[in-house]
Amino acid sequence: MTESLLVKTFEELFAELSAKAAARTPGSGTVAALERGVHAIGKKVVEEAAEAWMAAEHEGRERAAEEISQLLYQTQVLMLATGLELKDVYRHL
Ligand SMILES: N=c1c2ncn([C@@H]3O[C@H](COP(=O)(O)OP(=O)(O)OP(=O)(O)O)[C@@H](O)[C@H]3O)c2ncn1[C@@H]1O[C@H](COP(=O)(O)O)[C@@H](O)[C@H]1O
Repeated sequence: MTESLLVKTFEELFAELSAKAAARTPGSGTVAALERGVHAIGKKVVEEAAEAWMAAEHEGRERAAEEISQLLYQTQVLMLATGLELKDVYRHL
């Protein structure tokens, strides 16, 4: 299988997380994070932002990509916790 068949886009990830949040899927880390609330999720966003910065400055492209993917994930969790959809954010881009 080629990498293009394995990758998940930003939109696909948001759809997956939205469905898990709506279904309260057991075992989902996203559902658990949403139960912890906006304050705890916000701290994860800041933590991942710092890790992305440090990786980009000191750890190379691959580590930076990994940390940035986690930042994007945590940002989507914050959107879900706030009741925001992609279009609400995209209109500001
Ligand atoms: N992309 C991610 C993703 N990135 C990071 N994380 C989680 O976010 C948390 C923070 O990551 P860290 O590296 O900081 O974790 P850690 O340092 O090992 O430990 P802690 O910070 O949690 O103490 C971890 O629990 C990671 O598992 C993610 N969890 C899920 N996804 C995607 O979301 C989908 C749904 O996940 P579930 O809701 O768990 O089914 C998955 O299929 C993935 O595609």
